[in-house]
Amino acid sequence: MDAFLKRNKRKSSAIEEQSLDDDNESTDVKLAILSSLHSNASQEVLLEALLAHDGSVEAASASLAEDRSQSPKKQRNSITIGHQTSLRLFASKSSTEERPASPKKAKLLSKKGATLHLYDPEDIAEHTPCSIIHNFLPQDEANDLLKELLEESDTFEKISFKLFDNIVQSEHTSTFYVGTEAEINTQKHDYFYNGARMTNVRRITPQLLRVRPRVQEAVNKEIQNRIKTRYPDGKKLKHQSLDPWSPNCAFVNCYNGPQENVGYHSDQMTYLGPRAIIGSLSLGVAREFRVRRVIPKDTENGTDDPDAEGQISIHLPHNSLLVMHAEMQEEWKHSIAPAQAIDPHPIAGSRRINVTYRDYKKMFHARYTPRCKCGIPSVLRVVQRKKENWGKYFWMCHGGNVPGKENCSFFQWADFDDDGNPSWDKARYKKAVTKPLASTSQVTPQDNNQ
Ligand SMILES: O=C(O)CCC(=O)C(=O)O
Ligand SMILES: [Fe+2]
Repeated sequence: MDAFLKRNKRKSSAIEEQSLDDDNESTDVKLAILSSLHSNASQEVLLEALLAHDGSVEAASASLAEDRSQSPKKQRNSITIGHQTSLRLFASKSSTEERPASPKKAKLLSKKGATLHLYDPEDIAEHTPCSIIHNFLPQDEANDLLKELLEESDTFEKISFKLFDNIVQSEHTSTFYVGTEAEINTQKHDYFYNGARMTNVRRITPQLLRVRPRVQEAVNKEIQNRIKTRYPDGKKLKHQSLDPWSPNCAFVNCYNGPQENVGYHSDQMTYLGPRAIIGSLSLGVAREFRVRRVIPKDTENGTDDPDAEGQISIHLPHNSLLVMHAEMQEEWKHSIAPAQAIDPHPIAGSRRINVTYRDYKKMFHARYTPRCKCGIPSVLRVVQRKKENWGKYFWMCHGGNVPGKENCSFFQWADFDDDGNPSWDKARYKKAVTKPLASTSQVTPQDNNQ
C-alpha cells in the first residue's frame, strides 16, 4: 500500500524531477525551437511529435506542419486532457501498413525523463501492457453507475497504514465490494492486507452488478486478442491462467479534485495469482494513467533510475474500459498523476470514479497462501529489479506494515505451474471449492512497491 503514501509520492516525484533535470536540456531546447515554429501547438503535441521522430526537430516540424494543414483545429493549448491524437499520424505510411502478422517488440517511443501521451487504442495496445475501449457502456448505463458510485463515495475512506513508525493516509478515498454477506465476513476475517484485516467491505451495488457481465465479456475478448496478436508465437504467457477471466469483486476509487492521485505501484497479486488481469472502468473527470516499465538493475542498460525509459501517459476519459494485461503487474508500474487542471464533468464535477474489477482466485484464498511466522498470510511478490532471479515469485511477511508489529523476515520462493496454479495441497483446496464461488472471492487494494 506504499503506493498511496504521501511521503513515498514525494520521494518518487523527486526522483522523476531529478531525472527530468539531468536529461532534458536538449529536449527543452528542441521543444523551444519547435514552439517558436509552431506557436499554436501545445507542449504535449510538440513533445509527442518530437518523440515520434526520434528527437529530430526537422522531421517533427514537418509532420506538425502537415498535420496542421490537414486539420487546423487539432492544435490546442489547454492543459486539461481529452483530445484524441494518434502516433499513427506521425508514422510513415509503410510502418502502419506493414504491421507484422506475428508480434514484434514495438519500437520504444518513450524516453528517459519524458512523458509520451497516448490517446489512440492502437498506440496504447502497441506501446503499453494495456488496451482501452472508449465509450464502453451505453451512455445511460455509464451515467447510472457514475451517479450510484458518487453517492457511495461520500462514505468512502482514506486508507491508513504504517510507514516506518508513522501512520499515513492515502490521498484519495476508496472501498471494495464483494458479492454476498458471507463474502463480506470471509473478507473481514480470513483476508489480510499488508498484515492487517480490512474493515471497509461492502456488498456489490446494483449498478456494479449490472455492468459486471459486460466488463467480463469485453476483458475476455481483449485477452484473447492480445494473446493472438502481441504475445510470442500467439501463446499465452508463462504462468498466465487458462481459465476465462471471471471478476468476483470490485475495488472502487474516488479522486476528488485534480490533486488526488496514486503514486507508482503494482497491484498486489497475493489473492489474484501471477499474471493477474484487471478490468478498470473510468467514470467522471478524465485523468492521466501513467505507466512505466520496471527495468532490472543489472542488465546491459542497467540503471537505478526508475525513469530510465520515461513514462507513458494513457488518457482515461469518462466511460472508458482499460484492461491491464497479464504482463502488467510483474513488469510495469502504474499511477494516477496529479493534474494541473481538469475539465469538470457534467455529472461528477471535479470527481473521478474508478472501478477495478478483479478475479480473486479460489486457489489463492487466504486459507491456502503460505503463513509467515507472525501467523498471518504472507504476500506474493515477484523479483522485478534484480537481474538475478528476475521474474521469480516469492512469498514474504508483511507484518512490518502493521502498527506495533515487526516484519518476521519470512521468505519462501513460490512455485507455480505453467498455468499459474500453486503447488500446495490440492486435497484441501478441493474441499473448499465445493462451497459456492461467492464465498471465496475477495477484493484487494493496491500495493507492491518494491
Ligand atoms: O484509478 C485508477 O485508474 C487506478 C487505480 C489503481 O491503480 C488501483 O486501484 O490499483
Ligand atoms: Fe493499481
